[in-house]
Amino acid sequence: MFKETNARSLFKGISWRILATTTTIILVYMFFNRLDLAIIAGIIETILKVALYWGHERVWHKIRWGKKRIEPFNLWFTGLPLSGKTTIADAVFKELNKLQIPIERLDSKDIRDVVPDIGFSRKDRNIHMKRIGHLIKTLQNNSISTVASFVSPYRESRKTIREMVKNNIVVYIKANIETCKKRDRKGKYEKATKGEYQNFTGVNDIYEEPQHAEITIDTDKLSVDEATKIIVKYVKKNYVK
Ligand SMILES: Nc1ncnc2c1ncn2[C@@H]1O[C@H](COP(=O)(O)OS(=O)(=O)O)[C@@H](OP(=O)(O)O)[C@H]1O
Ligand SMILES: Nc1ncnc2c1ncn2[C@@H]1O[C@H](COP(=O)(O)OP(=O)(O)O)[C@@H](O)[C@H]1O
Repeated sequence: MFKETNARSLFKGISWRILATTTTIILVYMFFNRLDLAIIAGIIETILKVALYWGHERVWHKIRWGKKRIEPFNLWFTGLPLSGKTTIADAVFKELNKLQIPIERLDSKDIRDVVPDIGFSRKDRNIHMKRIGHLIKTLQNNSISTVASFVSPYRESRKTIREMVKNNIVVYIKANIETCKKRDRKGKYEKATKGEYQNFTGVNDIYEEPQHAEITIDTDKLSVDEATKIIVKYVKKNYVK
């Protein structure tokens, strides 16, 4: 969100006056064929109208009527590890940023870094979701939209998010588990299979598929670009008109 500063209003006034006053001087000269009259008219007009323009701007700045508060939304990406949540959410965020709306990106890897004392048990994940819900709610109170990507495997925690935040758009990033394993360059699935990770979603913990997702992206069929276009189109149609 931007605030029009006094200086900006003043400079806009001056640039407009140069344009408008030149027009006045030319017109007065054309009608009266007198350069002295044309210049005097131009000077008086400049002084008077710069002041009036500045005042007019500042008065309108204070009037709330006709100003619409930007309605924040939350894009909630859920899916198996390595399904493509981060990749697609990053691309969507990049596109939405171009719309000049206040927007923040929240990804599991960044959030877990700042709240490291949370594990992957059902109880811990549910606590984690509540904290994230609270964070999104706080951002929304300041008109800031969010692009959030978390495995969020349980229906109850996604329900918590939906109840806590406004305009929640669940984006289910769907991928076959074999596809996820193929995309897993860090070998997380392999480690989980060997028992190095407990409660790893898709291996030794469940993923409850969303039943009411606003958008479902099948990454076995759609490219990152195609997925991004679908999601951005949905947001533009429903929230950024
Ligand atoms: N049990 C276990 N042990 C170690 N690491 C694990 C475990 N479960 C998940 N992961 C990895 O952590 C990422 C999931 O974190 P999230 O915060 O998105 O999970 S949750 O939403 O709280 O359920 C997720 O990363 P992404 O690949 O970005 O999805 C997993 O790779
Ligand atoms: N259609 C697709 N959609 C999303 N990611 C894809 C797709 N095809 C291949 N990938 C790759 O799969 C990997 C997914 O990793 P990432 O986005 O970190 O997943 P997640 O955040 O769900 O763990 C990335 O390397 C990405 O380039």
